[in-house]
Amino acid sequence: MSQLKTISLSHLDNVPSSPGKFKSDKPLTYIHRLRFHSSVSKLTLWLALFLALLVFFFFLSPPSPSPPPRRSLGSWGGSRWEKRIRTSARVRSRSSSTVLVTGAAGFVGTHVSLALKRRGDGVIGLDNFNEYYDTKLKRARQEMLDQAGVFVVEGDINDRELLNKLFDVVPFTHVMHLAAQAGVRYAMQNPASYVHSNIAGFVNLLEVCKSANPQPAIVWASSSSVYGLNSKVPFSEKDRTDQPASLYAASKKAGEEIAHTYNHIYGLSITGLRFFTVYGPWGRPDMAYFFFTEDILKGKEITIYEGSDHISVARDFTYIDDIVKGCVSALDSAKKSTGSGGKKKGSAQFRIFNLGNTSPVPVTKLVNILEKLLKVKAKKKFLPLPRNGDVKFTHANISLAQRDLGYKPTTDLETGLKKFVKWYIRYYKGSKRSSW
Ligand SMILES: O=C(O)[C@H]1O[C@H](OP(=O)(O)OP(=O)(O)OC[C@H]2O[C@@H](n3ccc(=O)[nH]c3=O)[C@H](O)[C@@H]2O)[C@H](O)[C@@H](O)[C@@H]1O
Repeated sequence: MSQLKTISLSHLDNVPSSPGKFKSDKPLTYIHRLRFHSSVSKLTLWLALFLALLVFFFFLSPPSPSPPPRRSLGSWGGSRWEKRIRTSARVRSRSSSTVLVTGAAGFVGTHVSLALKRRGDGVIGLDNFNEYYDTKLKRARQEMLDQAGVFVVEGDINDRELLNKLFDVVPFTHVMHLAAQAGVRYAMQNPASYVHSNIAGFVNLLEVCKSANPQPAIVWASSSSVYGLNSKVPFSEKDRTDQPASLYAASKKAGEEIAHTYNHIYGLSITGLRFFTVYGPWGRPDMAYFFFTEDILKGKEITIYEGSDHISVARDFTYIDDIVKGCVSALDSAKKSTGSGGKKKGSAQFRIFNLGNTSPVPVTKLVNILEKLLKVKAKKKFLPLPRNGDVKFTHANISLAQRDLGYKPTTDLETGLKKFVKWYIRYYKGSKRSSW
């Protein structure tokens, strides 16, 4: 490099920066030779600079925070792969549904896939196995699904070709869309991952669904976080949802608006479910009840957020089995989409439901229950609720879901956490697994 620079600079020393304005008394041939050498040297210099920049960007620049961390995706296609898809999509009876479950290796996705398979539906899972949290846990869920006869395809909802292929192989009657970048607080660390999965990915999926023949009915996971700074309780579907407190909430709210557009233009039947802090066995290690359990057992300090006047934040914690029942009823009561060939043929169903537990519990109470179940005293630190996207409380009004879905949660927090802790101890005991 330095040699290159010396050579070129020695030539450039005699060359003006703007040749057109230069008047010289030197012979013409000398000038031509000089110009030739000069352009070769300049070219070499630019080439060297370009290479240096390439090296810098590929090897020295810090890793970009987006899109979401993920492993390279498994290959798909081929006759064996298609055969696995067809086997997994096989239904027990004519009245059964054929469902594509996105985010199938996720917490809610796994439970819903199992429930559908158990009752005889054809189920194909799709998951990108990204590294937002422990992929070993996702793989363990995948293994459980595999044993139950559910094939989980490894791929991203942004992959149009893959989605088209899946719809070519299987005429899905329903899509249970649960793939998402979850987590309220992580949105400040990696905002792009929310746009990638919750907005771009959702649009891509809807594009494929709208063109599919037949068009499937779609049920998808929105979130209680769309209520944002709304202070009217309990939260009803009619309440305002235009004050999101986090990018996560904003991305779910955007999803609801996008869903409406596809329903309106293409006749897709779409049902959005606003989940309220879902917890239970095989849960998500990024959620408070999960990492509190781990930290309490390890003797690590936990942080409990407080609102003004030291009032603990509260959540309408909802047990996974209740949520699964709500998802399945939403699927069963979904009317068919009306479009075909990408064209709307008539108005289609559009619904949004709260799926909560209707009894908010302060986080301090959640910790007390965990202490009792784990028989370990937690090391607690109290902090004012940081401006990280969290809201002070959530509380669901579920009368609409009760009326239209027959939804009726039956598990209180203590009972649900007991089941979670039992699972947690069995899953992590004796192994060197860590949830993060
Ligand atoms: O229902 C929802 O809409 C959302 O529920 C959860 O979000 P969140 O309710 O914030 O659940 P956690 O992250 O488990 O937090 C539960 C409570 O613990 C509190 N917390 C969290 C972390 C911590 O260190 N300390 C603490 O007190 C939070 O402020 C919150 O009140 C999920 O993470 C979201 O994906 C989901 O959409």
